Amino acid sequence: MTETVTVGIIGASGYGGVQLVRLLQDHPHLDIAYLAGDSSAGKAFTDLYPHLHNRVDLKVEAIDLDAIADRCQVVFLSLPNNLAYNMAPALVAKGCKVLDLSADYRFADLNVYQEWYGGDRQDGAIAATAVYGLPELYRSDIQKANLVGCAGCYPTATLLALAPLLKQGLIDLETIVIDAKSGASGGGRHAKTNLLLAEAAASIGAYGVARHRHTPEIEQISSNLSGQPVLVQFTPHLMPMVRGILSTVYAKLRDPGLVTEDLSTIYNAFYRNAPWVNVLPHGVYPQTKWACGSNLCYLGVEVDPRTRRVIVLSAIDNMIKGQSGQAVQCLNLMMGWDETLGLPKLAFYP
Ligand SMILES: NC(=O)C1=CN([C@@H]2O[C@H](COP(=O)(O)OP(=O)(O)OC[C@H]3O[C@@H](n4cnc5c(N)ncnc54)[C@H](OP(=O)(O)O)[C@@H]3O)[C@@H](O)[C@H]2O)C=CC1
Ligand SMILES: CC(=O)N[C@@H](CCC(=O)OP(=O)(O)O)C(=O)O
Repeated sequence: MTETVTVGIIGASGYGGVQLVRLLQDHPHLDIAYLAGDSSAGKAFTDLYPHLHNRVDLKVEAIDLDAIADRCQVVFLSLPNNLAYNMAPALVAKGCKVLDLSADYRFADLNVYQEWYGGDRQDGAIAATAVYGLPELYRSDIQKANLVGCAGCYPTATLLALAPLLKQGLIDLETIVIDAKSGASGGGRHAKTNLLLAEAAASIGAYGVARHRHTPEIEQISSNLSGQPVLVQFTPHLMPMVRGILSTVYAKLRDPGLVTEDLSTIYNAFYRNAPWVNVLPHGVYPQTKWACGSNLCYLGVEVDPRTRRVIVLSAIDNMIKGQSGQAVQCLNLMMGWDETLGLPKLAFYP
């Protein structure tokens, strides 16, 4: 019989936190032992999320790292960037397994992190032990890790689309263009003017053009997969919807003889042991709705014979495969469990 593992969530009051609470309630081996927050400390969780009335009887407590480490074997950090690196070292030192949902532990080179995120880091030694939390690409490293920097939402969708092309040297590396769209929940629960209904509804716009902070994250892992430095053109858009990311990736194929059927075979082989990646049949292109509420990533692949470009479409739920679901998938691997354990397999649909 597998023992129950005690879990804490720091940043429980946010969207990542409430998703984790939902997933952990359905997980057979995980038990929530500590919910921590900042301005929400002292409140009942149902005061923040009344739909959980009579379903979740937990209180948000202050962030007390000693108390959290005493009560929890595993800690999820679901905080804005630049906070986790002040907490993870103490938690790991006290024997907790830590999964960070922010960008703090996603970068192998902390100079790159500081260039894009700022901050003043004194945690180089512990940061060097962190593993990038994208299980389809780093499964065996995650299995051995005590600290995981879970992949970002746009990078998850985009890297799963790009990985087979990069690993097998199929594309001209300087031709990668990524056009991505996200729902408003990607911005978190705190108030932001651009996420007001009156601003975001019935409208589409790009943001962070040529400077979004997911660019260096995508480039770091792309370079790692291809073995050569990679620069990408990445443009995110805010869509008038709540959940979901669709990332459409374009690149020039090196071999002019490759057709869509060849790419389909390559993608199916690459992801044959990846239970959360669903490679669609030729001519079927994913929609965000298909992934919403589930931990799945849907991929559609096409070659345009006129331009010699491959086009890969990738759809995920930004808050499940792009955030909390991915973190639970990583934890399943760290604990030696099946990576599908306790995670939602089908979308809400419609
Ligand atoms: N939303 C998404 O789709 C995705 C988000 N992420 C990342 O996950 C992390 C959490 O995101 P999300 O849940 O959306 O964010 P939210 O804004 O919804 O929640 C933020 C949480 O952080 C806490 N917090 C804020 N400031 C502080 C502080 N100074 N000290 C301690 N705690 C603080 C808040 O606590 P309180 O309310 O008590 O003040 C709240 O619980 C972020 O790093 C985000 O980039 C990653 C992938 C996808
Ligand atoms: C719509 C919206 O604002 N999306 C967010 C998504 C980023 C996010 O969630 O952050 P990480 O994945 O890096 O943790 C943004 O573009 O900043």
